[in-house]
Amino acid sequence: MLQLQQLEVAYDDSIVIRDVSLEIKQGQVVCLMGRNGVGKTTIIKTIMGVLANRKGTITYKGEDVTSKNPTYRAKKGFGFVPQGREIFSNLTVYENMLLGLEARSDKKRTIDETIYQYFPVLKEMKDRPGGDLSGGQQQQLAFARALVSEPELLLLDEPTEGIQPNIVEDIQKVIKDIKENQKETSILLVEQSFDFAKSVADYFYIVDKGRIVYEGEELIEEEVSRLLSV
Ligand SMILES: Nc1ncnc2c1ncn2[C@@H]1O[C@H](COP(=O)(O)OP(=O)(O)OP(=O)(O)O)[C@@H](O)[C@H]1O
Repeated sequence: MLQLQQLEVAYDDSIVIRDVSLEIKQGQVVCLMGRNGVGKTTIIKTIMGVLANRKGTITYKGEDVTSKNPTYRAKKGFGFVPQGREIFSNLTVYENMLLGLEARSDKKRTIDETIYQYFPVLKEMKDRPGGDLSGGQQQQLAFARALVSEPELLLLDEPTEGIQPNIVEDIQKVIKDIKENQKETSILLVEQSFDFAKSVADYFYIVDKGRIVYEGEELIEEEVSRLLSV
């Protein structure tokens, strides 16, 4: 459903992504791994349209979306959970979630109960400012905000980074539930944890210095350590 072909992305004159080709099939959970600073966030932001690529194409369900902006992509079914969460701290938890509805192409303006079943703490803290939430709770809110638009392609940038183990488990359960019960939804996950990646993903890409250096259905720990070691 999503294909990147020979993507090149630069910040001013500095090229950070070179010749990256990648595919995500419908219903697949694809994991993008790599050391800090190798370009994973740049790839995910380019898929979302937040950054523009210099070369290459992005095709979504057969449509060339390379030159389309993030709003267009969101309306087509892209949902993004950015690294650092980007929660509006002065808006309530509920208002933050409502923002996710803006991406819907239909007129639905209510939050499904499923979201609260996934993340009960968001119901308890519905009327509190987003800024009152802990890091882990903000991560759940960012995830919920993306889910309310019922995305068909969910882009998750390090959703487990720096959060406590029980919330990591909750996030793992949600990803597994989506995989089992929403078979039309595909997920691209940027992840550093070998165990987490292996527990949820069907296909793996490892990035190094802006290039794909490994891809496959298997993730072998020794190979990962070799490619990810400094
Ligand atoms: N806004 C920016 N301007 C200039 N260079 C940038 C910018 N953002 C990232 N870079 C550089 O691009 C390269 C890739 O960064 P990117 O954030 O995509 O890596 P990453 O693999 O996601 O790392 P991390 O795991 O630390 O988030 C790095 O060398 C980084 O310093």
